[in-house]
Amino acid sequence: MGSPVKVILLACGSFSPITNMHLRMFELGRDALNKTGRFQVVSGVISPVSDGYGKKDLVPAKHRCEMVRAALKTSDWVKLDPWECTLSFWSPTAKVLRHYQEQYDSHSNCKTTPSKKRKKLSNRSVSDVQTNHIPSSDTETDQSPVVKLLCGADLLESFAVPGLWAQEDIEYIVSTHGLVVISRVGTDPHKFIYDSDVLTKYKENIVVVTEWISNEISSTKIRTALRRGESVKYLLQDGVIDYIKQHQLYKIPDNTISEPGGGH
Ligand SMILES: Nc1ncnc2c1ncn2[C@@H]1O[C@H](COP(=O)(O)OP(=O)(O)OP(=O)(O)O)[C@@H](O)[C@H]1O
Ligand SMILES: O=C(O)c1ccc[n+]([C@@H]2O[C@H](COP(=O)([O-])O)[C@@H](O)[C@H]2O)c1
Repeated sequence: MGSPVKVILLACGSFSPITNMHLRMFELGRDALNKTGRFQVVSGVISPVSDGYGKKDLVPAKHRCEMVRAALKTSDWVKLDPWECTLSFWSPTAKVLRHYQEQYDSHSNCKTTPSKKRKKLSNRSVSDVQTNHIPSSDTETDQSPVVKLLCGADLLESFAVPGLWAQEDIEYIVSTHGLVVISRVGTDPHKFIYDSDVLTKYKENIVVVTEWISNEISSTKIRTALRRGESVKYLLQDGVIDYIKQHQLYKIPDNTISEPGGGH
């Protein structure tokens, strides 16, 4: 077998706030890829979504980035990249992946043919890319890392939500980058892949990791607990809890609390 393909794991999401499960995703993803012997994870990147995504309870990017920074104090290989969330508009994940791939390709000193080939591919418009495969490990020696999307199985299953993802973006993501999917309670990623023609076509580029110590830490549940004044210790990093307290995030704004006699 040739040298393992270098991989950067990229997680996209709201991170409102970043939880311990987001951090654990990286550990699970790195272990699983490295154990295949085909890949070597060299770093992890968290890319919080732009405020332009407009999702409910998305606190401003400035706060989400600071919380990610606080959480990553305990990690020596995962980093925040604020590029996506400093944009004023939302960018589809395919474009985000392509942006990071171009960054790593251009920073790479190596000028091997496969790297040039991928650069050419990533210069095409997302919708032009139909059948690009990640080069096999035999040709990957000294190549710049491949950016793979690290996500929970709920994000994978959101591919089937009508009108949410462009079909050409799904094909681009899975064919050119690849996915590392962490199982999540209530999801069935293997069946989801089987049911999808495009995911089945590129299933070699999808690594499904089963989280046997299943838990349902979600940012939604954390926000609910915070709103109700309940403890979130051991679900978030202490530095993240301190930041939330200091900036009074995820509280019901005073003016939405009903006054006696009605009103809002
Ligand atoms: N408990 C979990 N198990 C597996 N994957 C998770 C878990 N929590 C979050 N993720 C994954 O982390 C990534 C970023 O997630 P995101 O910031 O949207 O968190 P979330 O908890 O799903 O958020 P929200 O509850 O606000 O929708 C997504 O790919 C999501 O699937
Ligand atoms: O690229 C797309 O078409 C697309 C459609 C829906 C969601 N996403 C991304 O998926 C992530 C989902 O985050 P969340 O918090 O809504 O679960 C976030 O980074 C979005 O930009 C991306």
